[in-house]
Amino acid sequence: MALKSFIEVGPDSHFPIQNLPFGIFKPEPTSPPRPGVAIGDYVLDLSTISVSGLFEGPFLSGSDCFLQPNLNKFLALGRPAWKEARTTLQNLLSADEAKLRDNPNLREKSLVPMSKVEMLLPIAIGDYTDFFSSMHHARNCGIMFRGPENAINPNWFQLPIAYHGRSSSIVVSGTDIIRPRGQGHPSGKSPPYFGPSRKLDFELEMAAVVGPGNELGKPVDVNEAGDHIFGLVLMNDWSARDIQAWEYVPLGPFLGKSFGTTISPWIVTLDALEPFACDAPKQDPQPLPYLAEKISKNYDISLEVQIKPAGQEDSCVVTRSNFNHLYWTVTQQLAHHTINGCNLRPGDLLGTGTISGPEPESYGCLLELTWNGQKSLSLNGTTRKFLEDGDEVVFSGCSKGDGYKVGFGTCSGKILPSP
Ligand SMILES: O=C(O)/C=C/C(=O)CC(=O)CC(=O)O
Ligand SMILES: [Ca+2]
Ligand SMILES: [Mg+2]
Repeated sequence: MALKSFIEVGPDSHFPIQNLPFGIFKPEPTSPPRPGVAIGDYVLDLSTISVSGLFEGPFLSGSDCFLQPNLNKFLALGRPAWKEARTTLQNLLSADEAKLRDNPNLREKSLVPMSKVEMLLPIAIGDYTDFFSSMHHARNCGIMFRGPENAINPNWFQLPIAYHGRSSSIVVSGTDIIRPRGQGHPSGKSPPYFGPSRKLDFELEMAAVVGPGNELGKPVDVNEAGDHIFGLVLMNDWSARDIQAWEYVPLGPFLGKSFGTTISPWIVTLDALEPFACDAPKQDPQPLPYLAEKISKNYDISLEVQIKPAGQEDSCVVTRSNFNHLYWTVTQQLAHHTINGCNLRPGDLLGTGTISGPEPESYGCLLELTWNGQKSLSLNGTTRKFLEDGDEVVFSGCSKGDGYKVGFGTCSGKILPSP
């Protein structure tokens, strides 16, 4: 029989006992941040569970990893500790376990209604890297920026391309994004224009959260890379297409990307996603041996983007995609990242790149959906080429199991005008 919690969880909830994603929250505005897991409409306070001595296994008993303001210390402990935490919490929350169920005092102290909490960034992010791993996205950008003849460069099929992003401007879902200012393309002989971006965009991505990491000079084997990934979050790599197009030749992304990146507050573990693992696309040409995986897997995670214009009641779905469209897997990305000896540290964030599918309805950014502003997208009676001030962009993602969902909740941000 399916695992069930004593806490009521509806069939459409993203957070049944099969999920148990980790985050950092404050129960009251003045209380210190602490780790929690989501269960139905509640957050279970792991600091309380830890202080009550309920983490009894060999890796977590006596550890102060759940008394920290971020998850980095827990992530550094690695997969055996993550599995122990998951087993302990699934047991504690299950319908036939009395320890928490029949202890009203402990329930009162440890279960906080989700509607009352403030969610914070779950990790201290030392380094952030953004990959470029959807072939459909790479092809569409290539056609627009470089022409159809050489839409995808030959190196793209040999290695997961990426650039180093900016970690200081990564914010948690719900944080407003201020429209960036910068230089845009000159037209004809005139100088470049300067001002608020005229082509502000979202990029539908997910990101892997790094666990133990590796020492400088010691690459991670691709077949062990899964042990270095704690879980996934939703990620919006906000992009100013006009700033980007003018500045990034020949060195790559800078101010067109670094003004803000939003992630969802809940990290869904790879253990929770395992039932939704699926074959990754066949790679042709065959990758070099250091990128060749014994088992090459993706996850079946449905993704959706909605835009809610200022002053409107309803939001409008603008695209539907799936994590399984990625050509390069997250484990290949991680192994490639370290192959030159580069070290990864607990809490580092690896963005997948924009996740576009093959059909126009599944493109992962407005650049593709409106073909760089050549056509308009209709949204409940109004239209968009790029984002306008007041637009709220909401990502959601979930995997559908038999009678339950394993979801990420939402990842949202509203555009404020340039100052
Ligand atoms: O192809 C280009 O020149 C530019 C592509 C991007 O802006 C994509 C990027 O940030 C990486 C990604 O999200 O896939
Ligand atoms: Ca990106
Ligand atoms: Mg960005």
